Amino acid sequence: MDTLKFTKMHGLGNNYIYINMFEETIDEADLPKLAMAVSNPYTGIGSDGMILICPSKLAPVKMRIFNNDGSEAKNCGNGLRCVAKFAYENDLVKETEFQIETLGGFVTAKVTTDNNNKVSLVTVNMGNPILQPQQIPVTGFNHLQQVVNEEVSFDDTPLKLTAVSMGNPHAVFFVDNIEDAPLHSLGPIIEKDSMFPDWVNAEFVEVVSKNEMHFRVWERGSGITQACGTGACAAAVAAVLNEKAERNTDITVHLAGGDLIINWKDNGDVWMTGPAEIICTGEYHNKR
Ligand SMILES: N[C@@H](CCC[C@H](N)C(=O)O)C(=O)O
Repeated sequence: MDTLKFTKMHGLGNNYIYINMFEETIDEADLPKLAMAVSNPYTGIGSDGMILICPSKLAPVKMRIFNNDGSEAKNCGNGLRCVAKFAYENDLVKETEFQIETLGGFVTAKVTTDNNNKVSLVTVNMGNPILQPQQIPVTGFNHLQQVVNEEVSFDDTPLKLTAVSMGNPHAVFFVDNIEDAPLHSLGPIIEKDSMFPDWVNAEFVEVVSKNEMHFRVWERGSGITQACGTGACAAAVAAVLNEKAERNTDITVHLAGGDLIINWKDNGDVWMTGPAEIICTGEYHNKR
């Protein structure tokens, strides 16, 4: 048995076990099993997954994200804000604006600090959304440039799909009332539908006005979570594509765990602003 130092952090309730890979060593082959083990609420620490804060050759820090089923994703919005806070407060970076490498590319994070030099808010330039169906990926729409408000059906329930990738795939559905969204019943069915070869994060969105929306998510590999940063970005992009919101405008997204501000700029970049919090630190006793 060996021990691993960890920090449990959350962004609006979307919580992960963070491991500082500047100090720890874990065999690559053990990572999926370890993510499942630490995430287990009964025999582990309990979380939506595991995030590694790694050295990078091209940026001060690199993020790797594993869902609680052990699958690895290319991006995580709430994770990026927590990684930025961790990196700044643990002197992995000196500046308040720096790059983070992800499997989906590089993003820029800007931290806002309080009087004690602790990070209170993080803004991340999440880059351009990917809208081509083959690149998301979503099948059955190769004749289209974008999948916007397309009729689909899951378990005989008709829905209108807008598909967006923020490095990871999202299926966005607009509903009249967020309380009635079929999150529990259709979330797991949409996630693994054959239309999505890499599976998908499923999001239901109620638009309140051009700059406010309610949002609920069934995450690929983790199920229902309190928040999904990349999902909130995808929802804002989907709202603009459906003419329910506008570019270059702050959109407040109300997630189950709190609010994010998303802005899809005219130059194509999507900006996300929100909090990042430390829950606890400790040592995990790793049984191989
Ligand atoms: N919670 C995240 C996204 C985590 C990865 C996702 N479940 C996937 O598999 O794509 C976020 O805040 O973006």
